Amino acid sequence: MSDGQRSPSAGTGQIVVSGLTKQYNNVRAVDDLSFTVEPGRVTGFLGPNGAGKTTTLRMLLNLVTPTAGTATIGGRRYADLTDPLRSVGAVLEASSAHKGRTGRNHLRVICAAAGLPASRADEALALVGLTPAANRKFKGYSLGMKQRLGIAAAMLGDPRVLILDEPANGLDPEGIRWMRGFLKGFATEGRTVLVSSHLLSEMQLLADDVVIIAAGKLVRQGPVEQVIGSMAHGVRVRVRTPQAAELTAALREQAATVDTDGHGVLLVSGMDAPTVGRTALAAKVELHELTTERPDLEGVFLELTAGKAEIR
Ligand SMILES: Nc1ncnc2c1ncn2[C@@H]1O[C@H](COP(=O)(O)OP(=O)(O)OP(=O)(O)O)[C@@H](O)[C@H]1O
Repeated sequence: MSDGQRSPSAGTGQIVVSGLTKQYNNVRAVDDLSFTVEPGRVTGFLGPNGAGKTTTLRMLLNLVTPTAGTATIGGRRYADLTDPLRSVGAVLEASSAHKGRTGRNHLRVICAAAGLPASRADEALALVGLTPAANRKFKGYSLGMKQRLGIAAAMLGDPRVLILDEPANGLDPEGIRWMRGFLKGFATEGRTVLVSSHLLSEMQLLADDVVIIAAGKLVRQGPVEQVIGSMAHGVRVRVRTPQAAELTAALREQAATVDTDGHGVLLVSGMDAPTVGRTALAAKVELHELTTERPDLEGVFLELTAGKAEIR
């Protein structure tokens, strides 16, 4: 389907979540959550178990009714989209299908129900690399193939927006690599990808932007690099020396901040590694290690969500 034929009902494909809240009896699963997701980018939706990711995605897709707030796709609530299947593709859990049905027939049944041409089934199978397994029965599919079939089903309507809940769950490294390439390619076409995960290392490779939540609340949103860079300690230089006291004094004289891990390692902020090395040389201090440490998403995530990951 060309871009011109694609349903305009998802507008630009921008997702806006505003004041979204879901109260289940005594659990506030999602708590006054606001964030935006831009087209043309992969946005990782991150949070510890029970943070409220699935509930948020289900509200976005009109599967759960919010207690308060709104979630819109291209300016409209999902329920108000004129042609939701052609606008938004969703993969909420590993695809389930009639066990005795082939992958192709599974997709054809969905096409028929959604008023889409049956030819889309083969196109979608090709998109996810499942053409060779088109005539195999679903019960013989591996978990990775089931995930691909779920994505194929989401792609049937050639949507502008793709929403996936933990799509990498249970995938082997090859499957994860494939998924990464597929989602990045989708975003490169100017479409919107919102993908939830607790696999932080994977998100660092996949996402352009991240939305981090904990206990139902927004913790941080922004481009991955910016979120990592905004951490309190930022970049640090790690130094190991048998003359820790002399070096600490020399570095502090030059306004660097020096912490120690208590095991002969100094952690220096506010000064880059070459300057630390030069300062050590000038002070005739012997160095055994000099490394620049950049916090990664994993460290940022743990720091940002510390203490908020309790089971609710
Ligand atoms: N239907 C429900 N009834 C009652 N509580 C619910 C319901 N659905 C979710 N919750 C609770 O809301 C909170 C958020 O759950 P949710 O599944 O949205 O989190 P999540 O971030 O997707 O977690 P996970 O990664 O473990 O799936 C949890 O405490 C969960 O127990």
